[in-house]
Amino acid sequence: MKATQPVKVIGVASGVGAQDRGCEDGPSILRELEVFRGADVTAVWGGVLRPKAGAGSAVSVDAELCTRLAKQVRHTLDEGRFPLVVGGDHSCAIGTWSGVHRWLDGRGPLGLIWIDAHMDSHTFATTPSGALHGMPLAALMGYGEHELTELVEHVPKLKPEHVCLLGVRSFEEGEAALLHRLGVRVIGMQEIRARGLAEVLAEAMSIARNGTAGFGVSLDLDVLDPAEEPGVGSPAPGGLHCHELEQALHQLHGDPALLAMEIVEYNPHRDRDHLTARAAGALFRAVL
Ligand SMILES: NC(=[NH2+])NCCC[C@H](N)C(=O)O
Repeated sequence: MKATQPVKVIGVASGVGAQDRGCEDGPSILRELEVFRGADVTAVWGGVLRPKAGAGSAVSVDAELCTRLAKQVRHTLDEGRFPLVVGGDHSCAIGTWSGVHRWLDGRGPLGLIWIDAHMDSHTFATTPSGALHGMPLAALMGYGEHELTELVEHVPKLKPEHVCLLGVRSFEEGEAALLHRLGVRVIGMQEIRARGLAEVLAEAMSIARNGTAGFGVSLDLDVLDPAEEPGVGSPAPGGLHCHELEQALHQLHGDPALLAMEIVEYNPHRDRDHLTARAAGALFRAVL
């Protein structure tokens, strides 16, 4: 985003893709607490999207919701504003990045840094839970249900060589095998501890920028340590400290190649003293 670019927040009040649906109440609490208000950025809330009841299977409900989200994201970029998508469960990523891809309109590939405790790279052939928030990254690369892989445009939205995962520590065999087969770079917690967060984030940025027309950041709050930030639906012990991630994310500050950001999986019902809500705000401000 450019230094003076106005930010528009798009809420996605949905837990249809999660096992614990409490994250559907995330956007309203984050909005109420005004966590995205900062000294030099004014994040204006646009709409808050909700799933339509009775639209069929979870896949169909999610696909319809993500289609609306993609339109809003594209429209926001058309207006010259920076989209901050606030979940809701992580399956909204299919909508966010399909919208950015559509906006790019063939100007070049899209890069993505996926900051998450999980890989979210299952399909129905490998998922242990059936939950759609365990599948968005696979769908964006063209694997999974075609309602999701063919959202907005009938092409994969991401090429594996432009994707980097950061913070991974909880995954299953099937999704790990897919990422391995595709050659996607996965940076787990062990490697982060060995090399330092600043260095691995710099690597992730170079993967996401190399040969692309721009890139995005998809931030799942469960990458943080749940002992410190408990407000997420799929906690995985051994995560990042908020302040270290905040510091590292300063590398992205004012980067004109950064096209959009999403912050997902805030579950207010599991939070303590708004710790996780405030972390979401701090991480947003670090980037913008
Ligand atoms: N976005 C998330 N919180 N994903 C958690 C996924 C957990 C597990 N791998 C599953 O597929 O069920």
